[in-house]
Amino acid sequence: MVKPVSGFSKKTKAEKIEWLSEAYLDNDPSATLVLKKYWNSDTALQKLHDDFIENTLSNYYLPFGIAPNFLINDRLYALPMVLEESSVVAAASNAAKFWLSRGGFKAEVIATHKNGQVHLNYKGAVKDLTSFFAEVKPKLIESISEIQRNMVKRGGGLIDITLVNATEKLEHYFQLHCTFETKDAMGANFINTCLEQIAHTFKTEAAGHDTFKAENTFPEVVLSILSNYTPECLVKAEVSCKVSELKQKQIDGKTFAEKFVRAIDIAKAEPRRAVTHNKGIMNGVDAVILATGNDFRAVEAGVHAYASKDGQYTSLTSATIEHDTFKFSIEIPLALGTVGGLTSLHPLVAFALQVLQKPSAKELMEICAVAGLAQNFAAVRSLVTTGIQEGHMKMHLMNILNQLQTTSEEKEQTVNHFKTHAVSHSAVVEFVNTLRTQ
Ligand SMILES: CC(C)(COP(=O)([O-])OP(=O)([O-])OC[C@H]1O[C@@H](n2cnc3c(N)ncnc32)[C@H](O)[C@@H]1OP(=O)([O-])[O-])[C@@H](O)C(=O)NCCC(=O)NCCSC(=O)C[C@@](C)(O)CC(=O)[O-]
Ligand SMILES: NC(=O)C1=CN([C@@H]2O[C@H](COP(=O)(O)OP(=O)(O)OC[C@H]3O[C@@H](n4cnc5c(N)ncnc54)[C@H](O)[C@@H]3O)[C@@H](O)[C@H]2O)C=CC1
Repeated sequence: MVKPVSGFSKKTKAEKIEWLSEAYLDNDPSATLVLKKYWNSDTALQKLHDDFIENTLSNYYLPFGIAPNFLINDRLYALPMVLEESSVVAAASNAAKFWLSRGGFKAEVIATHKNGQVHLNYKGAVKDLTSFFAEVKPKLIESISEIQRNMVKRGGGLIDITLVNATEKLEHYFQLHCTFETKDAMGANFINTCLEQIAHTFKTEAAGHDTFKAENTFPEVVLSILSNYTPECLVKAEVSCKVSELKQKQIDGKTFAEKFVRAIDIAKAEPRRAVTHNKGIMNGVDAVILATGNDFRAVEAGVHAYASKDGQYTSLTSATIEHDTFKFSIEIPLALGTVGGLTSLHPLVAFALQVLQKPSAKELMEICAVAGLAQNFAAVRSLVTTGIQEGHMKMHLMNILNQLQTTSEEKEQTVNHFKTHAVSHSAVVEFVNTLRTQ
């Protein structure tokens, strides 16, 4: 039976691997060899990666791909995409190519405010807390002046603090709701540092306040943290064209447009469909988020909360046909950074940002929203015409062939065969087996 380990974090990388091998891998040398295969021969680069997280043993590769031909606000981009799923980059590229000849994508940042809260517990009279807050607010703002000096110089910083009475949600629960502008930074660390200082000043001032002392009831700081729900940090992207321009191989433009709009309306109405529909959108968004070193957990949490903002989880995209014009759009909250975090540390992130022509955070918001819209267009287009499996399995074929450890000759013969046959896992296995018994 494996015993708990103490002081694991203090061990060297080699000692950690040795412990792991003994505890969980039966000292199998081939198991640990795979970790070593993924070490980078450039020791400085390896050290950089080791330091990104804690207890690092190796690197975990994901493919870095490019989807070209994205015309966004009349500028042509090639989108860097990092993810593990086949057919996503092909789908993005396909949608980009389709819209390139139809005016491209229009994207616009609606707002860029982020927020965070100091969460309070207070059992006294509401009017006492309200008047204390009005009195102490200038001191709260003053107390972060040093922290936010440079951010203010850039045109950002704290925008406002309001006291929120949240006792209808939870007994004795109040918040200091703080709004920030963080310019090209995602802002999590900046906001958290500000919030913790605001909380500290609030607590100190409250402890010395006569009203609270007289009642012996003080507001208590429970915790201070930014919110990853950022509905005031919002971006919109859109494509449009004449319905007749949507003509597909076996289906005319009008029929396609109507079926497409119906598919989006179904995702609007039915949460079970909406979740998969939005997963398809996030195929594109997350891939660019990862390539540019942004925090995909933060983005995912915020986007899905936004999809539920009206009380039911729904589609993040909308489609309409008005006067013979098809319009397809997305609106999502995206708190992104093009400075800070990993953005200048990870060489491939720096490379991705260079490919994107060193965008501002606002431009990156527009690019990511477009990646989501394009991905959704490609997926829904397949869903309402050929079905998803035809294109997806065509791209997944190489994964199956690699699983079967096929030779390059077997690969070539199989790819040729499946140009005219439907790909499924069992059909590929059967075909490869036939080749091998010939
Ligand atoms: C897969 C395609 C693109 C094939 O589409 P196709 O029409 O057979 O492609 P094609 O061979 O005619 O090529 C046309 C263009 O597609 C792109 N393309 C085509 N092949 C490649 C490739 N190998 N590598 C890179 N790009 C490729 C590329 O832009 C190419 O232009 P070119 O480069 O030749 O000038 C199409 O069927 C498609 O878009 N399918 C949708 C796939 C998809 O959405 N995958 C996501 C995974 S499924 C999922 O997770 C989400 C989902 C579907 O459940 C969401 C939902 O339910 O809403
Ligand atoms: N709940 C969450 O989402 C949390 C996320 N994080 C992590 O925090 C990191 C992001 O925090 P940040 O504060 O953005 O990063 P950061 O701590 O690296 O700070 C970025 C700094 O860059 C400087 N800067 C230089 N040029 C700037 C410009 N043009 N605009 C704005 N700032 C500029 C500012 O001093 C800014 O504070 C991510 O790695 C994220 O994963 C951390 C805690 C919680």
